[in-house]
Amino acid sequence: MTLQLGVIGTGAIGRDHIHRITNKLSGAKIVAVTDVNSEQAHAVVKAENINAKVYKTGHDVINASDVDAILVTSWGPSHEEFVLASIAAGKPVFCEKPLATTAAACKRIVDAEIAHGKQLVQVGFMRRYDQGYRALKKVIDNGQIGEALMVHCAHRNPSVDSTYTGDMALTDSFVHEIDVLRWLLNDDYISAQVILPRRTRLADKNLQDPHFVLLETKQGIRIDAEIFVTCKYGYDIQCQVVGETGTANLPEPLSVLMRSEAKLSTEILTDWKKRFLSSYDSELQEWIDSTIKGEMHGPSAWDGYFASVTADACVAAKHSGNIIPITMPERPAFYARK
Ligand SMILES: NC(=O)C1=CN([C@@H]2O[C@H](COP(=O)(O)OP(=O)(O)OC[C@H]3O[C@@H](n4cnc5c(N)ncnc54)[C@H](O)[C@@H]3O)[C@@H](O)[C@H]2O)C=CC1
Ligand SMILES: O=C1[C@H](O)[C@H](O)[C@@H](O)[C@H](O)[C@H]1O
Repeated sequence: MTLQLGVIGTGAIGRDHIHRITNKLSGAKIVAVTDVNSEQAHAVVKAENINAKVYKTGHDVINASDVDAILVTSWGPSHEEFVLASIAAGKPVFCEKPLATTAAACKRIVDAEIAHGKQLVQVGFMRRYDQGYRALKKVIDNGQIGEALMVHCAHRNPSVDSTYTGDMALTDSFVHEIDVLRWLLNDDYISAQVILPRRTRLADKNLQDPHFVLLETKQGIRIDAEIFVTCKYGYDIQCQVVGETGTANLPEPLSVLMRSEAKLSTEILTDWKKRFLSSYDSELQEWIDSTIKGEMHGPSAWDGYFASVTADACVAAKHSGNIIPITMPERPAFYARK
């Protein structure tokens, strides 16, 4: 069977996913696309040389009779309506993070999926598919450094564009750490604190940058995370887990160690598309394979909801200066940990 996919949003990651599904992955093809910028949608169909129809709206894509499953790669505020429409149509949907831009919207999606009776929603938290994070998780799960006590993280972008505003460092960037650390530690969060260091002069004057976040987990693990989105030098993701008997670091991406011109150097990537390229490939190949079998094994709508509740707590902590408790309802059996 070849899964026939519809894509809503043909921007940066939408184009990237269309390219990998068309040229690298197996078991699926793109038959429908849409974008509010329809010229862009037509341009992607032409550039990727795919036999896909350009529709006027995301709902047209979802309801197209030849579309088996949907990829939502539009802006965050549009995710809720398209994910809810996909559930209503009974079609599996891969929604790029965030699942939705508020916890309340995520809860509406969770409630709709439970009412539907079968999991259909996967959220694009691709770091769970990164070989480096998977190797790190194996060390922790095998007890090779004893119990995890602390985690030190850094999420650094070289720059962001003018659409990156307000609290996106927490709701759009840090949301990756929020999800991957729950998975890595097999734990949940109970509180968030946000500290604002001295601002860099190199960010937009209206953008607070960097942010420093402190999270506490149910098991008492303390996490500190720096989010610095105009660091200039590169796209640099760091994660160190400190255990009772040792430390374990997220591996650096493969890079040749050069000795030349009296320097010792390795390359630092500058683009998230390249840093997590194989993670996106694995994430979508596993989603295609599972969807063909009528299964769903990836980050669920519940994970998307938890990430949104935690991100909202971080935003509240940032603006209040207080330590904000993170409370989630009991995980429904419908979303039992796999
Ligand atoms: N997993 C990851 O590492 C990444 C995830 N993302 C997520 O993917 C989503 C898209 O991000 P980018 O591709 O960077 O943005 P982008 O701005 O490059 O592309 C988004 C596209 O969606 C279109 N769009 C917006 N609302 C729409 C609607 N209602 N109907 C149809 N098309 C609509 C826009 O015209 C634009 O072409 C965001 O939710 C973002 O958080 C983005 C980058 C990396
Ligand atoms: O999801 C992403 C990218 O993966 C980057 O890590 C973030 O910094 C960016 O803001 C977001 O779009």
